[in-house]
Amino acid sequence: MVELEQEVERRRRLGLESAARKTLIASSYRVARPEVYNSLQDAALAPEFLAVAEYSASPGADLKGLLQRLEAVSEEKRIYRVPVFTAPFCQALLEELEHFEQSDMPKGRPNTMNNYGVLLHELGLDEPLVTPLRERFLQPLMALLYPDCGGGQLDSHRAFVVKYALGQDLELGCHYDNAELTLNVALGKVFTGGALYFGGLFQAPTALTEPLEVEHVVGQGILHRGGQLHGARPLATGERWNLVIWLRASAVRNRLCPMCCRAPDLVDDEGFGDGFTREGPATVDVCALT
Ligand SMILES: O=C(O)CCC(=O)C(=O)O
Ligand SMILES: [Fe+2]
Repeated sequence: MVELEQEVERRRRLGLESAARKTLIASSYRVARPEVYNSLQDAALAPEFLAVAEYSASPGADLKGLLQRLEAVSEEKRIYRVPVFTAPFCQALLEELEHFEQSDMPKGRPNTMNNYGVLLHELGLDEPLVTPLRERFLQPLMALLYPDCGGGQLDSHRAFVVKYALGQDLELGCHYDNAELTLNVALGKVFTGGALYFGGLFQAPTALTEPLEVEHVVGQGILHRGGQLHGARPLATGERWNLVIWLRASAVRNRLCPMCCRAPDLVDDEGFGDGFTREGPATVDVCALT
């Protein structure tokens, strides 16, 4: 129990430190590409993505119709590919992220597996970019694709950028996400290697089979269930930056924490926390067991 209390304390401290970084960045960081901070415009989005979202939100839309407009990377694993951002928007976002990386601002790292990425909420990019992307575009799409995984009940997210380069992080070990659903968009730059690989579902271990390899295409996103075991092969050359959005549905995770597969034991936290909610007045919580 002492370990659990220490972990709860560590998490509370991480939340406070992140909020402090966000406040400092909001007051002192000079942005390089202000257009990235404009409220999300359709012009930033790939025409295919706009079409898929529009179809998904239309009356009478169904999974069959949606699958005619998306690429199924694996029907069995329910992994899909769709262009998300235009090339100029990827370029502008990359320039902004690189400018931030080179600044002397404090940086919170996405998770224990990535040492060079950044958290988008600390940069102030949740409100103009990630939240509208989730609410207006991803929600209707995910509701059709993954209704059984909370796709229609997404109510928070954790968005970050992972960066791989020679001399920095090169690869990512096999893991599952602290998310019901995940969108992973390749932003650039030019690289070889670094493919994603996917195995079975962590909740339902199967006999070892060959993992499915998925190459990155700049501007395109891969959609998968958070519980689908995955990782990234070593980068061979160049630099790879991907935007990863862990999508969360409190209606699902309040019943069963996806990390520990138990009913969550909640403690208070800042912001979206880990995406849990309590019944009644909204507070934001993290699972003390993960
Ligand atoms: O390297 C990637 O693009 C995958 C990142 C990822 O799976 C994660 O951070 O959860
Ligand atoms: Fe992941």
